Amino acid sequence: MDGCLEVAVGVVVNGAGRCLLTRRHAGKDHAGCWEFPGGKLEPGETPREALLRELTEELGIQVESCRPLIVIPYDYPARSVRLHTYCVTAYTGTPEGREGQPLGWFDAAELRQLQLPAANRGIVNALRLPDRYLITPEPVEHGDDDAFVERLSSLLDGGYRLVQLRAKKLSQTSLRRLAERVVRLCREHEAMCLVNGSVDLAREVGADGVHLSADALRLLQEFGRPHDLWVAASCHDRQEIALASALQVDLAVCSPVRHTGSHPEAIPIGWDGFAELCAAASFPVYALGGMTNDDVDLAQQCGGQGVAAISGLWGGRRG
Ligand SMILES: Nc1nc2c([nH]c(=O)n2[C@H]2C[C@H](O)[C@@H](COP(=O)(O)OP(=O)(O)OP(=O)(O)O)O2)c(=O)[nH]1
Ligand SMILES: [Mg+2]
Repeated sequence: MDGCLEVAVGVVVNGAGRCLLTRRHAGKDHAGCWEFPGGKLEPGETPREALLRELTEELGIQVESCRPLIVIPYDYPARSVRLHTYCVTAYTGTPEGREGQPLGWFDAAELRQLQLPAANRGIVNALRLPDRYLITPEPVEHGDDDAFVERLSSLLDGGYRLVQLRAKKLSQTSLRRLAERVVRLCREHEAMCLVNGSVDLAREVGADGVHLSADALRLLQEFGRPHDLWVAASCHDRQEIALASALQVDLAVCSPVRHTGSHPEAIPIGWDGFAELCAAASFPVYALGGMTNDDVDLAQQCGGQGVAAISGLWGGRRG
């Protein structure tokens, strides 16, 4: 390990879907912030062992099962930390503030409003985002928008909850008309909708956010990210992950993990390359490039949030 403070934290959720947070005492770093219960790894401990010990010490509960959610590396001015975050899926006991710390239970919308340490933004986003990111194929100018929207509608019925409208060749008028329909449809299905390329278009059609290419991300450096939208980015290497981290993007896709027909010239990074990029990212990352529903588990084992795809999901079956 590299001089980072290794920390294990747990997301404990109650029957009503609310997350347990505790408040940091005055005198500690991030005093007054709400945090996920947990703490520093002791020498020789694995993150999972530290999680079990910390949650017993701090809350008086015994974790029976948990699954890795995300690992967040984060450089605070005073120190670098790496938060090994787990979702606690079963425990015994009733959580109480064993160290006198206040407890609170918060739903997903409240979590985004709370004062949390900056590194926690990636955890909150990972909790909010699904494991598949559906990217639309390029629509055809003067093509059959009804068929496009119908296909999207049946995929949303099948459970997709994150969609990117990726239309790079349509005229402005056609794009705007289609984007309005796609946003409406996503809203009806309580799915999040991002539009590729344009912050202005995202705002005009009421999309949840924007998906930016690595080049578009570089242009944001001067002004920073928009704060009224979700921001997703396409990354291909460590430099682009570092830029996305500095701009505090909400999520990214990393590609190409496998060889893909849409970018036949690109050299695949493979699962090892994908895992390396996930380890460097302070936000959820999706694997892109030759992905299908069957790759979700592998992407998550590499530290990713799941998979993103055009043809593998748009044309494929739901696994
Ligand atoms: N527990 C926890 N720590 C977090 C979160 N977010 C975040 O940036 N951190 C940082 C703050 C601290 O620098 C570090 C945790 O260290 P800590 O000193 O609180 O750990 P600990 O529970 O072992 O502390 P203590 O026994 O010394 O009181 O991780 C979070 O959600 N939960
Ligand atoms: Mg602690």
